[in-house]
Amino acid sequence: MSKTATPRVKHSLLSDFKEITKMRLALSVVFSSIAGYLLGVDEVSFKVLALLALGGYFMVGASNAFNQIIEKDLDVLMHRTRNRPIPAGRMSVKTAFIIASVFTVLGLSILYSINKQTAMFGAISIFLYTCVYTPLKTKTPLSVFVGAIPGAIPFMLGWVAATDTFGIEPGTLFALQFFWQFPHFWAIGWFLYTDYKRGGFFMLPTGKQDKGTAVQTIMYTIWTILISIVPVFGITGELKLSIIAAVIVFAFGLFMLFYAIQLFKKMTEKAAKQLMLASVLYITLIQIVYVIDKFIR
Ligand code: HEM
Ligand SMILES: CC(C)=CCC/C(C)=C/CC/C(C)=C/COP(=O)(O)OP(=O)(O)O
Repeated sequence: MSKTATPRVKHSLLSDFKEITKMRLALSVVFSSIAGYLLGVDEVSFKVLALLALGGYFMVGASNAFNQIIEKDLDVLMHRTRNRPIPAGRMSVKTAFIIASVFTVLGLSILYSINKQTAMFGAISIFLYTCVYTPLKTKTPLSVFVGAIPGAIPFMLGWVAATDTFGIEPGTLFALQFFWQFPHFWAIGWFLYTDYKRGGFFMLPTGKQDKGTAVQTIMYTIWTILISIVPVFGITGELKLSIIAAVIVFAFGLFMLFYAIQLFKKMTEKAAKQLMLASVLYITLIQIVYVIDKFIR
């Protein structure tokens, strides 16, 4: 294409695909599954790793596409979401439904080829996200607790893919990512409060940007930090953490806690945005530390 023929349409098929599957979020979810796999596995199989990444992406992509079909009339009301492919009219509901259905079948089949339990947890995730969390979002802020279940499954899913067993180890990984989601999401719910209100969503625990929400955000950050260091005490079976790694993970936790406290003190959207960024950095970094620690221990 010549330089003068700059396309006027900003959205391509590829960008629509990225949006309907929410690529950035999906990749970070897949990242946590890979971390869980590396933590659980004795000998890395690149085949299983690739299947997990692909199957995981299909499942999360399908969940997000179903979610955008269900919420198309609400997404059109919010600034953040009104340019998504369906509300903006670039993708029909039928196309999105075909993508979501094909991805569900592909995702489940690929996860099943790893082992049955992995497919079962994948199925539970997509069911809870699309059939329970999404409809509950307009009804009660408690929906976030339901959404946090499929959100937390991917980290433990990796362990289950590696071992075909469920126990204290994947349970701990689940708990860690489960509790982390509250500071992550309430920070988002805070700075997107006005936009969410346009769509009729009240996602903060008290329904408002108030001290109550900020205190709960701090409390869940503390639970997250406590769970993150439990493996150092040798009570989580095969899931272990060295003292040095636990200190590093704890320090990252204090970093996130600092931003949660800043939100309490300042009560601003800027502080909430900073906490959201800190939360994403935190979960990525601690998963990396857990994995490195396993391989160098
Ligand atoms: C209850 C569960 C969760 C809710 C309600 C939630 C909600 C959201 C929302 C609404 C955004 C977009 C923020 C914006 O537009 O500025 C976002 C961003 C993000 N979330 Fe979450 N999330 C949840 C769980 C997770 C999980 C489990 C992960 C990863 C393991 C994750 C990783 C991310 C990342 C990396 C971003 C930034 C990239 C992006 O904007 O797409 N989230 N989350
Ligand atoms: C293995 C498997 C299938 C895992 C599913 C993982 C998954 C889809 C996690 C998402 C977590 C979540 C509740 C995101 C928010 O969506 P939202 O609907 O609140 O976001 P929106 O406001 O942007 O629509």
